[in-house]
Amino acid sequence: MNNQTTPRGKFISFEGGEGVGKSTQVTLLRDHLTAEGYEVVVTREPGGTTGAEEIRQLLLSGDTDKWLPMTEVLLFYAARVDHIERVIKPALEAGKWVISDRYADSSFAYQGAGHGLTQDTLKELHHIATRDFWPDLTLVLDADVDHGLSRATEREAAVAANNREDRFENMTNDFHQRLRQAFLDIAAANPVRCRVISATGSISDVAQRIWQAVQNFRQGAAG
Ligand SMILES: Nc1ncnc2c1ncn2[C@@H]1O[C@H](COP(=O)(O)OP(=O)(O)OP(=O)(O)O)[C@@H](O)[C@H]1O
Ligand SMILES: Cc1cn([C@H]2C[C@H](O)[C@@H](COP(=O)(O)O)O2)c(=O)[nH]c1=O
Repeated sequence: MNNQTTPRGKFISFEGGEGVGKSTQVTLLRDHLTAEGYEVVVTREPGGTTGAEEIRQLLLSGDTDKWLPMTEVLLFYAARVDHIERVIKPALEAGKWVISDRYADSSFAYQGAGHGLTQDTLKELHHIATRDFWPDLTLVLDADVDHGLSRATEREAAVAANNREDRFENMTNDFHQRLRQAFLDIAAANPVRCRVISATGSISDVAQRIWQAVQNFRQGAAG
């Protein structure tokens, strides 16, 4: 009988403000890890399952004041629980690495610092919904707000008006400045899990910084 168990995979999240380059870097990291022989699942929040993608449409389109902050965060967590239970945990248990384009730190930044829900409320909700399930490594991409927003706005302008996912991009500049600081504060408060990566420079400059952080993480995890 073979008693060998598959080692659990690793869960990496990418976080940061609008247009800092998360989706671009998620794909590059997936390619890098795949080339090194890992089985990698790329996913995103809100989304990743049929139901969560439906919730995504409710959340990302429409007027900025469409949802009350509490309604909004409950929708994000409804999507998140589905995502964790149906995609993330099964993949990790099968030994795969999971890379998620955003996870719960976005709720702490957007619905917390952005919309004013308290840390205690968010921590309690996270505990009830996920039993404190967090990534092994979180890469916080940091860049000037106006720079990222103009890239994101340009991208959305190319999308048909009825398919745009720009509800959060349309929030005030002050909202986006609070987000940037919130992500930096989250990283400072969680130094074991989080790494801040400067998202300025070329796509390949940023990818190199990320790869260095992932190598350091792998060495730490192996040792
Ligand atoms: N380092 C970079 N230099 C120049 N352009 C970049 C860089 N990184 C990404 N871009 C471009 O900026 C745009 C936004 O990038 P991307 O979609 O990866 O950001 P994002 O953080 O996932 O955005 P959002 O949070 O709004 O979904 C894309 O058109 C992408 O090609
Ligand atoms: C997970 C999560 C996301 N958000 C916001 C952040 C972005 O504006 C959108 C997701 O769009 P992206 O193009 O895929 O980055 O949703 C949030 O407010 N709270 C969350 O928990």
